[in-house]
Amino acid sequence: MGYLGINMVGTPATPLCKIQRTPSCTPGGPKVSEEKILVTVRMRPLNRKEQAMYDLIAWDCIDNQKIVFKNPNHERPTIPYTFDKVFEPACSTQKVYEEGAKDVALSALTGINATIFAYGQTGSGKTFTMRGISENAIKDIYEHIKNNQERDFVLKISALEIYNETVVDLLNRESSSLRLLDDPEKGTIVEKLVEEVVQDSQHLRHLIGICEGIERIMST
Ligand SMILES: Nc1ncnc2c1ncn2[C@@H]1O[C@H](COP(=O)(O)OP(=O)(O)OP(=O)(O)O)[C@@H](O)[C@H]1O
Repeated sequence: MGYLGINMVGTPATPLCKIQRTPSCTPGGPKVSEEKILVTVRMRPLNRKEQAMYDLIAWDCIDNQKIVFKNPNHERPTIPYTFDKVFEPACSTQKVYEEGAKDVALSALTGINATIFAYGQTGSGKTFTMRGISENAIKDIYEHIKNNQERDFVLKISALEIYNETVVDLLNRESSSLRLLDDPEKGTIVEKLVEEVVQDSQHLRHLIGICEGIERIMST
């Protein structure tokens, strides 16, 4: 299992936006009517190797909110799991972004602290999806900045990887493992984490590339 995420810290100028959540949510049922968390599932298509082995997709997408485990043995009843949105294997990353991440990404520009993260087992598609989401978010954020020239925006980036309980600064891999500290005002912080001021969209892509390169080197 792993996580891949983007945190965006907005200036605290406007009230928090709340995302409406569907009345029935996995697994607790209709407990929450309004939430700030949107949970979506993206199903990955079978890759060539899986197709060659005649693997089958184990989950059925009943509608755009429910998935159910295909149970050929009928040993247990099939229980549908409900999410805010389910994206089928054929769904494009563009659609996943538009319907599952765009509002959250752009909310950072109106003063809201926003986080988008992917969670799933190895090979489930976290990197694939998050790359597409980052690229779309960069385009939209810079489009917004272009259309709002009367305002000043300062973008900063920091990136870290937690692997085997070691915190690594992906923008400064020479540094030793970083410490997590509790700050009375900011909450949990990562000591000495590098924060780069971003000049433009190309610079941002370049910095993300550095982080990804380091990530690849570390996992080989
Ligand atoms: N929606 C998709 N459509 C087509 N190919 C996909 C999709 N999602 C993932 N893949 C492909 O599946 C493979 C595994 O995806 P990816 O590397 O994103 O997984 P991961 O969850 O980040 O894995 P790990 O945790 O091991 O880093 C890659 O070759 C990727 O291109």
